[in-house]
Amino acid sequence: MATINLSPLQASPSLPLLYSTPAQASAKLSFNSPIAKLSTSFLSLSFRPSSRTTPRRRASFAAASAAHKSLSEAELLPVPPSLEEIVAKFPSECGVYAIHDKNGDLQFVGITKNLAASVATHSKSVPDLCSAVKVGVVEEADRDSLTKAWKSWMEEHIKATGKIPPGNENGNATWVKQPPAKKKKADLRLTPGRHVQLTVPLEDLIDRLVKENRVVAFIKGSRSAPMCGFSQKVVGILESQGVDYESVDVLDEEYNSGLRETLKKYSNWPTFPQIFVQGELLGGCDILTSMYETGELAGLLKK
Ligand SMILES: N[C@@H](CCC(=O)N[C@@H](CS)C(=O)NCC(=O)O)C(=O)O
Ligand code: FES
Repeated sequence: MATINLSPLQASPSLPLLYSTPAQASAKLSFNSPIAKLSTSFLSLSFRPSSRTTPRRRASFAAASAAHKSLSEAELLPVPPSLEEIVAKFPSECGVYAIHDKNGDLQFVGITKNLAASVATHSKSVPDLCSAVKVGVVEEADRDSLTKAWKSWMEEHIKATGKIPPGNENGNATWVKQPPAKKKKADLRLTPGRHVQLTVPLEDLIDRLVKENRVVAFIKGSRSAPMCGFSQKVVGILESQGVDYESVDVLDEEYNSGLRETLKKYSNWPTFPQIFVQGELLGGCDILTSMYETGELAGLLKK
């Protein structure tokens, strides 16, 4: 099923003065869904009409600036080669824009706080796909009016061609920068490996580990790939709290050999996951879940 990348806002890291606020969240949409029902949650900017456009410049792009012109009525303007020319030619207002390639095929429909800056960004990052553009200034722009303008251009294009612009398809990262994947912290290991003979009892290593680290979750599997639903649930809860915690995989027989049974004796708790806070066992999945639901967990972890 085709999906639309609902990320019409374009960030411009190379043009920080012109445009500095990236908004990159995306959402999936069934191709057949009524476009009027699209989520608007991807818009995280507070929009203000720009005051940078002079009356003379306003006149020069008057043909392009009627925001509520339909996509087909808006004039297709060639994108000049230099940044200065782009900035002079296009309005630095909020609005909707539709980028076309050299064959006149629509590649991407976006909305922006600054049309000129977004055109400049695209022409720099994907010059081959960015030959001409239609722009529509949205006067007194706010998130609703911009979204409405974007939806109407998208809808018009989809109705006319039966296709989503390639750049708006979900997962297409050509036009909208995807946020970098957050790297998960590595799990802690209790020992250097099975080949090393331990000189201290495993209980002592556990004791030291839970006392030296404020929050420790003993789980089945790693934090990035828990091997059991209970462990997955506590990882999700801890992550949602934004707490800095350590995780230890009780199934890792190479680096945590014997931990699964020794920990049960140490904590006097027969199952996993086990969550320790400041050296004390808090409980397993059920306890953590109920503390999360009552808000008690957030209070405890904040301390
Ligand atoms: N009610 C438990 C559910 C966890 C549970 O039942 N864990 C089992 C299955 S993953 C377990 O650890 N069994 C002992 C073992 O596998 O060594 C909780 O709140 O944490
Ligand atoms: S491993 Fe089966 S329920 Fe946890």
